Amino acid sequence: MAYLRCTAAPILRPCLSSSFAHSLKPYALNSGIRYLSSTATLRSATISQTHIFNDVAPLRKFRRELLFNNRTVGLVPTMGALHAGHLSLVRQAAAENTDVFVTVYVNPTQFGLNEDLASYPKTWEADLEMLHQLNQELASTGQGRVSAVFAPSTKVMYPILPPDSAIPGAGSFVEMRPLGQLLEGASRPVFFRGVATICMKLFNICTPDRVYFGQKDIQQTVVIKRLVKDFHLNTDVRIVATSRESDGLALSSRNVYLGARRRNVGIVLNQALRKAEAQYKAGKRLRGDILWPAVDHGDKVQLEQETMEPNERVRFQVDYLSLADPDTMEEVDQVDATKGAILSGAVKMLPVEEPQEDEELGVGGGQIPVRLIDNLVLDPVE
Ligand SMILES: Nc1ncnc2c1ncn2[C@@H]1O[C@H](COP(=O)(O)OP(=O)(O)OP(=O)(O)O)[C@@H](O)[C@H]1O
Ligand SMILES: CC(C)(CO)[C@@H](O)C(=O)[O-]
Ligand code: BAL
Repeated sequence: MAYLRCTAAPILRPCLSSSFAHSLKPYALNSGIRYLSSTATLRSATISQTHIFNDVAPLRKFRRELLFNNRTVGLVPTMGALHAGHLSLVRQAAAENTDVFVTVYVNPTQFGLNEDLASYPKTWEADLEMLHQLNQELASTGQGRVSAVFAPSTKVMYPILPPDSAIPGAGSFVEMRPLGQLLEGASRPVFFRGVATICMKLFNICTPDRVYFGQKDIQQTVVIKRLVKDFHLNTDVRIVATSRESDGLALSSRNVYLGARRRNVGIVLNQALRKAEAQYKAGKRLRGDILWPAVDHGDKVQLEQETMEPNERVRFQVDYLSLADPDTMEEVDQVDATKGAILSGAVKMLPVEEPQEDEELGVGGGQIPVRLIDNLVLDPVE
């Protein structure tokens, strides 16, 4: 019965063989969600449920069974704290694959020693609920669905040496130079080493047909494409458009720390990038011509804030505004219109001064600095 319904097209769902056996922890959290580890055995598994894996071996077994049944896997790596941006990745993965694997792991090696690893938001129960709801929506569309969530421990992901975030850190790492040292990599020196390393591990474990990454983290997408190409990884990299609030702010897990005051001013980055994009659309190709209105807008907003009282103003620092080659992320003096370019930037929203009574300050009381990134792709036009 099970084999009858197997197909490579992302339409039919319950098709694991009845001989399929893997392990199950003795409890389930949400309806439709099962925990799988290496202790007990689950027989006659169907994938009408989302299986939660913490270990590599049972996940590999599950993946192998899918392969034998000609099913395709789309992998969506995340650090949890899911929002609509993540769900757009899952939706695209479900439209293009029979099965979607979502990984939830806050990877320590991509955080520098002074970065926000400890305070990174964790919303595990809500994440599972969002995936469960999404699966219900997907069921009515006949597309693929989330059949596995992989939420490993750090010991599982770093089995030999504990993760080391120091720049000369001990461990096994994948690095792209100079790509990983530019822009985000200049501000976060171990970031792309950590990302490339953890993605290499996740790709090896899940052997996905396709991997899904958000355009919001555009340099990360360039790093992943380089990883796949340089190491001959057998997967297709798919990039999903940035999901935004109605005013243009890119959705991000870290936005929960902003609070209303910083949230309203945080749109400055997107506004600045749009001004630069307008120059390109108006036919400008020189770096200075494209970037100056963006720099000017940042300066004006900063000045405006400085004239305000400390209990109302927002302090922020522009880390960079970049006009870069789409393949290398190297800065360009002039856009080659046959190739296009990437406009990107980062701002650091500093802690709120003198909070007002009843002010909505976000998680952390407005005291956690928030780094916002954004980008716009300048498409080739000639
Ligand atoms: N607004 C968004 N639109 C599309 N994809 C997104 C968006 N935000 C995140 N993603 C993508 O989701 C994947 C997982 O990202 P991650 O879990 O780090 O979330 P995040 O919102 O980027 O969090 P943060 O920026 O605070 O680390 C990445 O591929 C990322 O690019
Ligand atoms: C790709 C990723 C899950 C690796 O930890 C992370 O960098 C992210 O969430 O973008
Ligand atoms: N979204 C990229 C992961 C990070 O900022 O650490």
